[in-house]
Amino acid sequence: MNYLEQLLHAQSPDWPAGLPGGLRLSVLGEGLLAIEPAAPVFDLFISCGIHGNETAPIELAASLLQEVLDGQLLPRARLLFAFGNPEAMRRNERYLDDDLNRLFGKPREQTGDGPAAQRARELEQAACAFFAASGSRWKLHYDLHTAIRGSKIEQFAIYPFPHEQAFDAGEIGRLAACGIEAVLLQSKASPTFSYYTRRHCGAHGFTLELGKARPFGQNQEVRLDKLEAELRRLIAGEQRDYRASAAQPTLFKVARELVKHSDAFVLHLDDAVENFTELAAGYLLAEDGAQRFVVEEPGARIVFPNRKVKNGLRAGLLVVPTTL
Ligand SMILES: O=C(O)CCC(=O)N[C@@H](CCC(=O)O)C(=O)O
Ligand SMILES: [Zn+2]
Repeated sequence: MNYLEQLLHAQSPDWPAGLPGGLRLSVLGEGLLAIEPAAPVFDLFISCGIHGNETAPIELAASLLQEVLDGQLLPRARLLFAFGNPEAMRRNERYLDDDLNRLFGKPREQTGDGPAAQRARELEQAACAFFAASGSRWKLHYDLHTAIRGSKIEQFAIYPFPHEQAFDAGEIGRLAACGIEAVLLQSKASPTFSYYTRRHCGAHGFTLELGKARPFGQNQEVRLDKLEAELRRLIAGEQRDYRASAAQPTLFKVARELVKHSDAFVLHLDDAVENFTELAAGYLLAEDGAQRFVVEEPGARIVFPNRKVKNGLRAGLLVVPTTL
């Protein structure tokens, strides 16, 4: 059985007796492992399965990891792999007790101490320890996801709010090289893993949305060839400069977040409406008791509309075209 099969069967993995070229393997927890060459050129963190039913990127990350473990892919970058929520992966569920990607960077008083909160803390600590040991080297984190709905733009990324720093054109160009067609520039802090590693670990953290979520083995329509090629280059220690690259994604900025405040929340969108559908100014998008959420921004598009989130959480993003 390969590593992913063992993880999905909750079996202790059979680790290779030794890795080639002086590589060091450290198992930091379930679904959490670091692979370190003796003289790394930079530090790369690939996470997936933060939502257990988002399987295409889990399959990709697992196959790259397997090649490293089998000695077929020799890393020159220091690597951390995280399979975020193994139990949710086993059950093909987005999450179990709580949405992991709403718990990062939050105090215990807000998250409680359930399994998801504990896992978020374990992932935070692993990421911070990994990046703390990388000193001044370049640090990259791709948190790989797929979306609940279909999308007018199939592959896109979320660039977490960088606070006092500028959005990095080279990293946006790298995302284009990965096949990412659009980048959403966040305008405020988020409780997500990519925001966390950016804010607290000094990494270039991004969330990548790679297509529609489907069960394991049913991802033939998810095209990951460009992402895979760039990840292979990165694992091998090649840091390309994409600042002047001709291929650039379309940029959007997050104009407003739609938040579900109560059980009275009503979303006025059919389940078939795809991400990036344009909504006319004046459109009544949602009602929450006496509160009305009306689209005001010209050219606004809706991303991640979800009536089923818990109260207090994001039920959609309203994005508008922008430039750097
Ligand atoms: O399709 C959806 O509604 C959600 C897909 C997903 O899991 N997206 C991430 C985005 C994280 C971010 O904003 O950086 C999420 O909602 O956690
Ligand atoms: Zn997700």
